[in-house]
Amino acid sequence: MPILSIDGLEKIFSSANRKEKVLKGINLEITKGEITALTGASGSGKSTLLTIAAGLQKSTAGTIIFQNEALTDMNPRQVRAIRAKKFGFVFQHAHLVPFLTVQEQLELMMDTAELKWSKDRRNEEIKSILDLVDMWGHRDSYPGTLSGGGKQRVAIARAVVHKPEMLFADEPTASLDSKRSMEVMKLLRTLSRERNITVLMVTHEEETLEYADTIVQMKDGVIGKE
Ligand SMILES: Nc1ncnc2c1ncn2[C@@H]1O[C@H](COP(=O)(O)OP(=O)(O)OP(=O)(O)O)[C@@H](O)[C@H]1O
Repeated sequence: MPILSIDGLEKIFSSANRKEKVLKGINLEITKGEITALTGASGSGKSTLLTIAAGLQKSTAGTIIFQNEALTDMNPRQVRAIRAKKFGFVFQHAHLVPFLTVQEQLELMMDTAELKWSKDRRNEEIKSILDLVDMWGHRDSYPGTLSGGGKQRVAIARAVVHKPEMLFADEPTASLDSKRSMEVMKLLRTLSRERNITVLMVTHEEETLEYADTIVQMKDGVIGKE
């Protein structure tokens, strides 16, 4: 049974003089614990699909079912609660808060998810995820002192420290060189395998696709045939 089902999804962007149908009836099932990669030409609708699936923007038509509940029928407060507690996000740039240490970035995320964990539990989870991304030694560092790859590993740790069900990643390796990109992809695979986190990612980099369990090719707002 899929963790996320997308059925007949459409998105139209309208402005005063123009209407553009960017998603033209997307049907997609995301399997729990897998890495699904959305790929395809620039402008094919990958980021639009990812952000709608993640509840970051609304669709024009269609349904999205997450763990048996229709995200598309929820009010904004309900969607926000799912996003904060069950989803994690990583983008092309790490978007770390410049005046917080690595550990404080993670604590902020746990506060946002309103976790009822004890101080000891919080510390254990922070240690465990920073060990996994090989950044425990940098827990007291500020983002400005970290390398690009280091920042992105912290961003991934922050995205999953609250133990979300799904991680949405929009071009997570696009600002990294090839070696660092592969490290990030290995990390995403470890998260999916060891922590059973389902990953939906957008990528246009061919070499990252070997880490995906399922590759979804998009073309002009529809899912193309492989
Ligand atoms: N907020 C918006 N308002 C109007 N048009 C938009 C908006 N967001 C995206 N679009 C348009 O929708 C189309 C699809 O954009 P989207 O970013 O989803 O594509 P993409 O496949 O992720 O492309 P890329 O690989 O370049 O990021 C593009 O033509 C884009 O200009």
